Amino acid sequence: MAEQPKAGAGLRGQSAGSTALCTVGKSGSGLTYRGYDIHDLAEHARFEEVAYLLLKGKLPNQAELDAYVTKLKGLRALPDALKKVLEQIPADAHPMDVMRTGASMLGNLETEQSFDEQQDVADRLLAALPSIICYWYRFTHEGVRIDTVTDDASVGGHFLHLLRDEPASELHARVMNVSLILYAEHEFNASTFNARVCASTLSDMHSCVTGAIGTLRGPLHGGANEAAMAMIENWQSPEEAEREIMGMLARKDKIMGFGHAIYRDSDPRNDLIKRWSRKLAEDVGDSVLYPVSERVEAVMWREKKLFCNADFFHASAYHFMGIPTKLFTPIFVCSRVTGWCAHVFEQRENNRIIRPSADYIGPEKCDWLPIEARD
Ligand SMILES: CC(=O)SCCNC(=O)CCNC(=O)[C@H](O)C(C)(C)COP(=O)(O)OP(=O)(O)OC[C@H]1O[C@@H](n2cnc3c(N)ncnc32)[C@H](O)[C@@H]1OP(=O)(O)O
Ligand SMILES: O=C([O-])CC(=O)C(=O)O
Repeated sequence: MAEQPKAGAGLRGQSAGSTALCTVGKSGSGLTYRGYDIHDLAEHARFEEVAYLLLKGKLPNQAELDAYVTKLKGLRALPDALKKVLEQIPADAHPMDVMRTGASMLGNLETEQSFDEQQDVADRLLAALPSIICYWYRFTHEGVRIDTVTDDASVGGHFLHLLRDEPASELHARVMNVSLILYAEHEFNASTFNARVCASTLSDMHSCVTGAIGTLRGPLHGGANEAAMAMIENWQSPEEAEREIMGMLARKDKIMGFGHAIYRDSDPRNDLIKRWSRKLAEDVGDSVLYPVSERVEAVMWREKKLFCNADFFHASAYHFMGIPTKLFTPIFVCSRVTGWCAHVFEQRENNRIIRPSADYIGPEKCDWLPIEARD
């Protein structure tokens, strides 16, 4: 079979629609959400403000933010039927599969009846997804049925509170806030594009989000933070890390957490999360994982001019906060659901079914063979 030409493969470099939500790599290596620079958002914003910006179209004023936080807090409880389903999922299931099932089951119980409900459906998903993953995790790993309603003002604080059964420290809540902001939106990445394709058929929000979760799960996309952790935790020193990375490069292995489909020189989210990873390393007195991560970064740049994407230093940052590796990508979901839903709104606003063409590379016309005549 003829080989696909690489240049256009994966729709790379082709515009597949328009968006007012995000620019990726447009000004230097920049990233903006509705015109706001990611550095400003990570420094000054609360994640809930960013969620409001993406979903409602503007930054909230104080009264709007307060009302939004109160609304989200009121949407954290899970229906009994959903809890029952979560309790059936085995402890060794992948938590991204739990997220996928959770979003889908919520769609059965609280079906979006009309697009007029889309804002409420998005807010409900944003509030409920941390509850879904933590309810399943604590039930299957610790045998407890947790109350998923907390008084934490932030989504990140709420997640950590449910996971550990105690309120998060100020440092951890701050890092979660930054992390959720960094992961919230990224233009036509694979999972968002999946959500938009689904939306373009005029399907419901839960279907769009469920498909997006499945797409984010893969190690070439959101799953890279877990894969990066699985790699770096094997190494006890920067020297060992360098030796191993050199071997992996020689074998042409993919190094998870490096490279990007759009950015060419750097991912602007990396410096931001790396700074917090360093702070957390100091906080826990780490002298292995952070230096190992930095050495991997240096070697990858020296050898291949490949840079860390958003996922690489998220691995050590989450690890230093004591978050189990298999919950890394579900946290990404708890954030990216804002971007996904905002893209679904945008797609619905100006819709045409997404249906590209394909270059046929199969056989020419074949003559029909009766079954007895086939090899
Ligand atoms: C939040 C996110 O989703 S960020 C992305 C998370 N994913 C990862 O970290 C997985 C590792 N990275 C990758 O697989 C890729 O860099 C992707 C999927 C992110 C982007 O893929 P592409 O757009 O196809 O990459 P690109 O065209 O820049 O690749 C150029 C070359 O660099 C190589 N390359 C790219 N990334 C890596 C990597 N992480 N390790 C080793 N080699 C790499 C490619 O194999 C390719 O080599 P080739 O031309 O010999 O085939
Ligand atoms: O944009 C992409 O291709 C992947 C990415 O970084 C993201 O979704 O955050």
